[in-house]
Amino acid sequence: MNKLNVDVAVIGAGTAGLSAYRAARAQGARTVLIENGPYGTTCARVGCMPSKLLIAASEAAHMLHAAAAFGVHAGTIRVDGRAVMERVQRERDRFVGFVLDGMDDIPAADKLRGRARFTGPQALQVDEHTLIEAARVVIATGSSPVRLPELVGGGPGVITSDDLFDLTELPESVAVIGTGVIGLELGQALSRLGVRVTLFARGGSMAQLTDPAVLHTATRLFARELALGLQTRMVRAAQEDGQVALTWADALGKESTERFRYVLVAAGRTPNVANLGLEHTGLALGANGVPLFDSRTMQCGSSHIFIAGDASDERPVLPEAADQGKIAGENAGRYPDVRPGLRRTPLTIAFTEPNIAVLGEGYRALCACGMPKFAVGAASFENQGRSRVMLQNRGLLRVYGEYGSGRFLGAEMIAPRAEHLAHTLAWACQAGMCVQQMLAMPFYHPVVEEGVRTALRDLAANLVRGESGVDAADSEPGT
Ligand SMILES: Cc1cc2nc3c(=O)[nH]c(=O)nc-3n(C[C@H](O)[C@H](O)[C@H](O)COP(=O)(O)OP(=O)(O)OC[C@H]3O[C@@H](n4cnc5c(N)ncnc54)[C@H](O)[C@@H]3O)c2cc1C
Ligand SMILES: NC(=O)c1ccc[n+]([C@@H]2O[C@H](COP(=O)([O-])OP(=O)(O)OC[C@H]3O[C@@H](n4cnc5c(N)ncnc54)[C@H](O)[C@@H]3O)[C@@H](O)[C@H]2O)c1
Repeated sequence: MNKLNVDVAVIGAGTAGLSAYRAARAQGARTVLIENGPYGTTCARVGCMPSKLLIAASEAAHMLHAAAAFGVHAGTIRVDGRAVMERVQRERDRFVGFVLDGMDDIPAADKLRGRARFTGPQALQVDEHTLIEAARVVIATGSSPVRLPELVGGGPGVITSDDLFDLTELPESVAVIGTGVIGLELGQALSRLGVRVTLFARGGSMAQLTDPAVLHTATRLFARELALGLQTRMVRAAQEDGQVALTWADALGKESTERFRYVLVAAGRTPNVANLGLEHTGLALGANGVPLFDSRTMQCGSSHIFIAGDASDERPVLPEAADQGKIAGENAGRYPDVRPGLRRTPLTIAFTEPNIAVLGEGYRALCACGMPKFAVGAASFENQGRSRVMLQNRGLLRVYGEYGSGRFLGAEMIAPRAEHLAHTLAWACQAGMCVQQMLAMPFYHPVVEEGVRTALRDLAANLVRGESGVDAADSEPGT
């Protein structure tokens, strides 16, 4: 066995690990970066980038169909599935290439290939070839798609987002399990590219939404476009003539079977902490098996171990992986001088059409006891001027503000261009603005942001009206 002594060992060379490695190095720490899978990061290889490439192709197809309503006719619309997947893979490989170039810039002595696991609080073993004594460790091992044991009979026809982008052409049909962010983004994209898609979910959730009114609008909008099997339970899958026969049960227990070319399981992701030997660290673990940590410092307990990215199971999106990695790496580098790092206003965006976004405190979080008493403002996009001009007049925005102070707390929405609306609102939230200050900001005309102003005006009026107002969506937040 080789032996290595380092100040900091970073486990995982994804977005969080790379960020941690750079930050620890910048503190002058002798740092090693350990990776057991392919270099290139989840985001670039099988996550953000290939999924957005597939969505971009689907938007092109959708625009051709939508054009007729403007009196613009494209003729026969043909989707060349092979060409779609070729572009997805070509552009994905380009993005992965940038990450690989970055890996080449890291000195060879700082990189180690193999699976790392703890054999003691400061001892790591990498495969069967290296023992590392590490004064500090950053766990940045990412997450993996959940696999459903009841579908194992479907064999290679049961896939996850790790497999989808390697298909060489678009399949004829796909059953998507899960109406979370991945299920909705990929399910809608495939459907708009002409694939027969059915989306199944055990509950009624839609992406990250927790506001019942927005959730209701989202369900209504997606049900117009997609075959939705909500409140269903997967029973089994079987391979039949190159297809998967999928059997599910509805809410009453009635079973149905349908054949699909693929079953895409998008039922969540679990943090990669199971086989890390955490039992040798002495760290206290949460119910999800993740060490308990301080989200300002990313420090696990008061130990020399830090955690970042999807492995932390806190906010499993790319910007958070980068931020958490920087905080964890900096603190590991200068330990025991551990300092709080920059945590931003939470922001998540699902790149469906319309986009879904949640920022600041979501509705469910605000309903928890101990949270500020809040009022709600709402704006529908059904008659919003610019949205109607563009034939994208669908959706609902709900904004939340604190009684008394008028402080803007957060928002949930399914709305045209919500990708951009959510950024503006998240910036206002992080800046600690109150609703009246936001209304004093410029709004051009005609723009989708005028819908935001409508919601803020409604919120301002409800804040003045006082605490007696009962929220129209006064029911259990989304399941
Ligand atoms: C389909 C999809 C679409 C997404 N779209 C978006 C999006 O649009 N926007 C967004 O913000 N986020 C998106 N995400 C989420 C985003 O990709 C992740 O939050 C982010 O990539 C997590 O980075 P990470 O560094 O924590 O993990 P990773 O990049 O997965 O890095 C972890 C690394 O650790 C390695 N590893 C694990 N265990 C060990 C071990 N024991 N020893 C050595 N190495 C190990 C793994 O091989 C891996 O390379 C998407 C995710 C998916 C799956
Ligand atoms: N645009 C983005 O930022 C983006 C895009 C894709 C993924 N991501 C990240 O990836 C993470 C994982 O995404 P995801 O969509 O897989 O997870 P998710 O947690 O968002 O959704 C999981 C879905 O699967 C369903 N489900 C869970 N177990 C099930 C079961 N046994 N049977 C049937 N349905 C089941 C849930 O009800 C839910 O609908 C997200 O939390 C997000 O952080 C982000």
